[in-house]
Amino acid sequence: MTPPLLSLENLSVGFTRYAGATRARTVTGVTSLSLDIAPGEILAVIGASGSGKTLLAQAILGILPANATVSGRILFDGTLLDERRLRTLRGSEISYIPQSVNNLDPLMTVGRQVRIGLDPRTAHEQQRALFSRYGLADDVGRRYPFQLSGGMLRRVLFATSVRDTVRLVIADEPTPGLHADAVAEILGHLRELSEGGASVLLITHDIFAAIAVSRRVAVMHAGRLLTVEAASGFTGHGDDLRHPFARALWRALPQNEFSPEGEQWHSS
Ligand SMILES: Nc1ncnc2c1ncn2[C@@H]1O[C@H](COP(=O)(O)OP(=O)(O)OP(=O)(O)O)[C@@H](O)[C@H]1O
Ligand code: NI
Repeated sequence: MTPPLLSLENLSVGFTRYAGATRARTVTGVTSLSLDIAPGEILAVIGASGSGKTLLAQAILGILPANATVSGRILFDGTLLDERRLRTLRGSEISYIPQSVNNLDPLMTVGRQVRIGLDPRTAHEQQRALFSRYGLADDVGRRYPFQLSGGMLRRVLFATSVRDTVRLVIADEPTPGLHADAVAEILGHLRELSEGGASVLLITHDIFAAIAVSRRVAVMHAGRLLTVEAASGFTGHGDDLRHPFARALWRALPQNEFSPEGEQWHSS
C-alpha cells in the first residue's frame, strides 16, 4: 500500500469559553479525529453546519482561530506537519480554497491577488496560465471582486490558491449556491488536480457533489468523524452504507423521496 500523503492522528480542537471572570469551560469543535488521505485521492468530508469541517481544514493548515487549542498529530508525507514546516508548504505544496469568497481582498484587483506569492519575474505569465486554466478572460484581472459573479469569484479563488507545486488541496465548500453547470465545472477542476497527482480534501454539504468526484466520504457529526463510507454506498436506499447515521442522512435527502412513512413501508 502507498503510504498516505496526509495522516490525522487523534486530532482535537477545543475552545475555552469564559463565563464570568473565573469560570472557564472548554467547548470541543473537533474530537479525536483520525483520518488518512492517499496521494492523488479525492476524499470528501460531509456534515451539517457546525459539525467541525472548517475547523478540520484550519487545523491542517495551522490557521485556527486564536482562541482554539489543538491536540493530536498531523503528518504530511510521513513527517510531522509543524508550524515551521507549514510556513514553507502553505501556498506551495498545500493549498487552501477558502469557504467564502469574502476571503478575497475587496480593494485589490483579482489579477494582483492571483499574483501574490508568485515569482515576480514570471508572475504575469503564470497569471495568464492560471486564468486560462480556470476559464477567466485576461481582462478579468483588472477587475475588483465586487465586479464579478459568484461563479467567477469561485474560479478566482482557485487561481489564487492552486500552484503547480501543489500536493494537497483543501477545498472548503467550493460549490455553495452555484447552479449545476458551475458545480460541475468546479468538480471538474478538483478532478483535474487529482489526476495531476494532488490529493484533494473536499469539504461540502452537498452529498451529490461529494459522490460525484470522491471514492470515500467521511461523515462528521458534532465534531466527530462518525464513519468513512464508500461513495458507491450512496445509492438506492443506501443499504450498503455501514453507519446508520450515513444511511439516515442519505435517506433524508428530499431528492431521494423517502418520507419517514415511505421508509417504513420500504423496509418491510
Ligand atoms: N473561534 C471560535 N470560537 C468558538 N467556537 C468556534 C469558533 N470557531 C468555530 N467554533 C465552533 O466550532 C464548531 C464547528 O465549526 P466549523 O466552522 O468547523 O463548522 P462547519 O462544519 O465548517 O460548518 P459550516 O458547514 O456552517 O461551514 C461550531 O459549533 C462553531 O460554533
Ligand atoms: Ni465551514
